[in-house]
Amino acid sequence: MSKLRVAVIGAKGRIGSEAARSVEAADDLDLVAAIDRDDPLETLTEAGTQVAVDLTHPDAVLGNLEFCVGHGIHAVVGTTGWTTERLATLRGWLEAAPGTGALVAPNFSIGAVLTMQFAQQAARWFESVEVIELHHDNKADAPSGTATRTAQLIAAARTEAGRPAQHDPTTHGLDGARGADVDGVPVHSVRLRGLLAHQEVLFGGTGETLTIRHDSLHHSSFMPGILLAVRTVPSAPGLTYGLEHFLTDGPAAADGSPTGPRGA
Ligand SMILES: NC(=O)C1=CN([C@@H]2O[C@H](COP(=O)(O)OP(=O)(O)OC[C@H]3O[C@@H](n4cnc5c(N)ncnc54)[C@H](OP(=O)(O)O)[C@@H]3O)[C@@H](O)[C@H]2O)C=CC1
Ligand SMILES: O=C(O)C1=N[C@H](C(=O)O)C[C@H](O)C1
Repeated sequence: MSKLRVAVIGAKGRIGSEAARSVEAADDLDLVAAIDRDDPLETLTEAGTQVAVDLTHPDAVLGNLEFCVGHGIHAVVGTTGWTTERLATLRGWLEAAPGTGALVAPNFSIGAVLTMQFAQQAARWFESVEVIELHHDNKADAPSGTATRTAQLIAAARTEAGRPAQHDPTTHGLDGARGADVDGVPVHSVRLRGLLAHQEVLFGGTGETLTIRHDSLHHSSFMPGILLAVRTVPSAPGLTYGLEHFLTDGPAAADGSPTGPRGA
């Protein structure tokens, strides 16, 4: 079988460089382009790219995707900064390019995906919930894409369960002390040298609390998810939001890596 022709955009970055190495090391994938800020996007078409992985910056990602989708290149997107409006724009481009797929994943690590699912499951049962995300000191966006998505999922689950808005007794406080409000869920962002990517979801009920914590200790935590997405997106036309949609209940890989429809 011919190898899937893959490009990485943002290939000099923290995660992009690791992704380029992982694609290069995969037997069934061919790294045909590894571009960064000053390289023309035409490099992708000239290289015959079938799937592009975008790991750049919230300011750059939409322009990159307009080019990719416009040229029928499937996209795997880890870059953050997504809003409802931005997702709608991307969906519109994909509708005009039938057969082309894009996966936007707030987080590619299996632990983070499970954290979101567990949080969504717990949300209906607890009166209070707050999210704390902690990242390295070079992160451009706050709250993180993962924390934003986690809070949105929690809020939707609370609404579905008929839970009222959370009680907040604060009448005196400094701006920001209670975090950012994401659909009614307070989200607190810590930026600290030495950290990579971490998140705690704290639930509180009568006489008890529940904490769900996930830690990405190395960029390698994102690689199995990125490779799974690269292998799956050509058979998933349109917009997919969240890696969970590419996971299956098939046999687990020996190292616990997520598996998908192609046994990736
Ligand atoms: N979904 C997930 O699981 C994960 C997502 N991320 C996200 O990925 C993104 C990148 O993170 P990180 O690697 O830490 O960031 P970095 O700043 O280390 O890397 C981004 C790279 O993209 C380059 N770049 C910026 N603009 C463009 C452009 N227009 N075209 C091509 N390259 C460009 C940057 O160049 P320059 O330095 O010159 O600006 C840099 O080399 C962030 O949004 C982050 O949140 C990160 C980890 C996991
Ligand atoms: O910038 C990062 O590092 C990360 N960004 C993503 C996010 O904003 O959620 C995923 C992960 O947290 C690492």
